[in-house]
Amino acid sequence: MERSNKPAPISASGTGPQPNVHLEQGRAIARLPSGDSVEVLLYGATVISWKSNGKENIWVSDAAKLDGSKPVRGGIPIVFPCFGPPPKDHATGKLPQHGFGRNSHWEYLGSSSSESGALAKGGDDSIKLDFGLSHQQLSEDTKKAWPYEFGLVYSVTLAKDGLQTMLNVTNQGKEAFEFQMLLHSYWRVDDVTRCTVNGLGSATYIDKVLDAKEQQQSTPELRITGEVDRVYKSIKQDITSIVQDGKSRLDVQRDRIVDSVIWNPWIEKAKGMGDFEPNDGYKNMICVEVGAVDGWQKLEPGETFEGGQILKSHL
Ligand SMILES: O=P(O)(O)OC[C@H]1O[C@H](O)[C@H](O)[C@@H](O)[C@@H]1O
Repeated sequence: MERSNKPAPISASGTGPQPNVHLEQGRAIARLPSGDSVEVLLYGATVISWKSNGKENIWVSDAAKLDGSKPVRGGIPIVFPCFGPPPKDHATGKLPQHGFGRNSHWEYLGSSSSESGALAKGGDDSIKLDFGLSHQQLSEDTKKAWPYEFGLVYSVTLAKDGLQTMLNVTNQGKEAFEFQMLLHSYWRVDDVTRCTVNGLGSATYIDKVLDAKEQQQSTPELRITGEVDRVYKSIKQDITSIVQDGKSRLDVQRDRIVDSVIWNPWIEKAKGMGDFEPNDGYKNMICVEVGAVDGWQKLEPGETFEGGQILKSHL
């Protein structure tokens, strides 16, 4: 792929209004003729806004730092190459919680207007933005802590019927490496207590709130009535939905990955995070995070992994 700091021209297939992309204040902003838009901060390649039908789908804390001084509290931070605090005896052991994907400066690789895939793409109705991160772009300290030659391409496709975010990982070096990845998506809801998370029935999960024991989801719906921090593994269903007041709010479809984390910090944890505002903002968000976090993905030299999510908003 040709690398450029400027948005690539979009091939116009029609004569009507075209999608447009511009770069400003360290972020790439794409807009469709319908008015739907997506905004991606180059810091962490963090999606910080996705609007459909004029309404925001994504929750970002009022106190989130958007200046590159710390990972964004909200949006879709990219967790790579380790999820949570890495095990000390693993190759990722010297990295911070959730790795370096979310706090590295990514390169904007350009945009294109059509691509085959799950969303109705092509022509005036979709636009794909690509972002890249590789070993060379890391700080010296991070390179030392995780010395592998990797290449990441993160593709964010805005289409009239949804958003797709895909992470592609390549081993560009001479030795194998292991990684985990997670798209730590914070979804905006009117009131989390009026929501259920559906589509997890019978999956097993690690409950990080209750002594990290393995449990099985016994009901088809998960109600959020307190702190939730669960790692669901090898989910058979493709789609996890957020349902609000009995109506579908957002469908999150896993694409080539099978794990998901459901997180809401609730009252005390929200208060304890300096960058979480307002304090009662936990009512307006729910994290449904797709990824590969159960064990490790191993890539031999030259091998590639791809996984991500296809999102449909019912706003
Ligand atoms: O505070 P952060 O490093 O952004 O992590 C926020 C949360 O991320 C995930 O959802 C983990 O499962 C949680 O245990 C963690 O608290």
